[in-house]
Amino acid sequence: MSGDRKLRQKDLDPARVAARDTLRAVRERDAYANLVLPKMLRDRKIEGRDAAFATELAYGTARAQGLLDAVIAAAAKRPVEEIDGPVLDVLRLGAYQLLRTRVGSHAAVSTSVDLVRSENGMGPSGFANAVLRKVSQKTEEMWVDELAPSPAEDLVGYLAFQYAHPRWIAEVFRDALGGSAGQLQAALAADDERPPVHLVARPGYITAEELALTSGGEEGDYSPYCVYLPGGDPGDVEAIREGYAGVQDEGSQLIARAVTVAEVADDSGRWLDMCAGPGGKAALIGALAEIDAACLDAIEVSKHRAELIRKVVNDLPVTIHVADARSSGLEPGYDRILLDAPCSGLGSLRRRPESRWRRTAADVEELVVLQKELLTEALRLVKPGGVVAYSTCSPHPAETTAVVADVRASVDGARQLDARPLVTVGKLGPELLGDGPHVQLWPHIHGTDAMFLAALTRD
Ligand SMILES: C[S@@+](CC[C@H](N)C(=O)[O-])C[C@H]1O[C@@H](n2cnc3c(N)ncnc32)[C@H](O)[C@@H]1O
Repeated sequence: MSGDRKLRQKDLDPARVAARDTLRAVRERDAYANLVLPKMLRDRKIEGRDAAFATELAYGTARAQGLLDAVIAAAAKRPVEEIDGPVLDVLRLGAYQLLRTRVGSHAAVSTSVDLVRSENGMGPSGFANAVLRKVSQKTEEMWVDELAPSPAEDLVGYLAFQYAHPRWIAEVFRDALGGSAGQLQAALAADDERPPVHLVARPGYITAEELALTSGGEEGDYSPYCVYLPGGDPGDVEAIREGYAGVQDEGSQLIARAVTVAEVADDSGRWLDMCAGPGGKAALIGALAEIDAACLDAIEVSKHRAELIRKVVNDLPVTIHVADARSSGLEPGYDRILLDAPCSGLGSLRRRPESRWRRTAADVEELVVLQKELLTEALRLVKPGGVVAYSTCSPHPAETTAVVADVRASVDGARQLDARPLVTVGKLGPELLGDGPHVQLWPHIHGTDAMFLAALTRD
């Protein structure tokens, strides 16, 4: 390739280059977009509107990948597997801008062609130009009408295509939502949007009111510690830099709080977080433990993730144990236990842009075995009359209600409690909490991640 046919990197738009490089890291190294991009923006000193644009492009493209690939394949008249990876990254980025942003067609096509030309030369850039021009001839709705399964014959397939979800995940959501097509559509649509940023005000350090005032955010509707941040980089919020606040979905805050408000007779202050890394809930429970003069043991099997807990619990009364929680060696008799189990993460797909295209149904089967073993151990470690809060960041019935039913039936004296009163706070009333005894939160109903909570005890 002769140098004169290549555009120099410095002539390219830095935001689009960062988005392209993020998509490449995701494709080539199985990287996580939400870890790669923020660091890249810092390293390259991309700030303000450019940083926001790069984020929208990288995350939006990663989320919509299945839909974009179907459109690209139709426009290119070949399966995307036959397109060179680096060219495909840019085609996805270009198609995303054309179909899902207000970027003008000319700019979306020409900047993408430039990106391809800068690395791959004239031939591939001509191909990119032809494909993206074809993509630009129809709106997203027109492409969906042309390529999605017929809604009359396959409504779940149609909705999965339209809202860029793998079909198996749409089926899981349908089952978790009791089969309602309207609910499914709303759930997939909410999951297909840019997620809101929720901050947590650490109790005893700063109130939500103070955090809202100093961050320019708004107090949350449910969690007494939550602040909704309308925009900007949470890293710029002073309370976060000082460790008085953090970034945490409001649903996770409700779960952490639920463990601490459950009624437990003669609470001796021995609390346990069985799967604590990276420490979001441990930090909130730890702050509440400090107020209640309790102590929290936090178990985490991964050393690296245990280090992350250490960074957020600072001086709180939290003791970290690097161990497998199924055989930690800790003495039974805990008053309160949180088991925030390792799970498929299907409830926070909006926050992990590429994960919906990576997860498989087979992952869930393995996790369910582990979840049951962990919950059985939690019931061994809790004192009679104590509480075990079992939570997942997944609404998958196999990981939620089925795990609880199975373990409850197999452990002598285990009983399920009504979890709804534990999250009844702020504007979160019974009318939003279903029939119980468990609680299932949803982005389209509660604005939170799709967190599940069951409360159990042992006689
Ligand atoms: C859903 S995450 C917990 C998130 C955490 N509660 C928070 O709010 O930040 C599950 C954690 O369990 C850990 N884990 C997986 N298997 C485990 C085991 N057998 N024992 C202890 N921890 C385990 C994972 O490494 C992961 O950090």
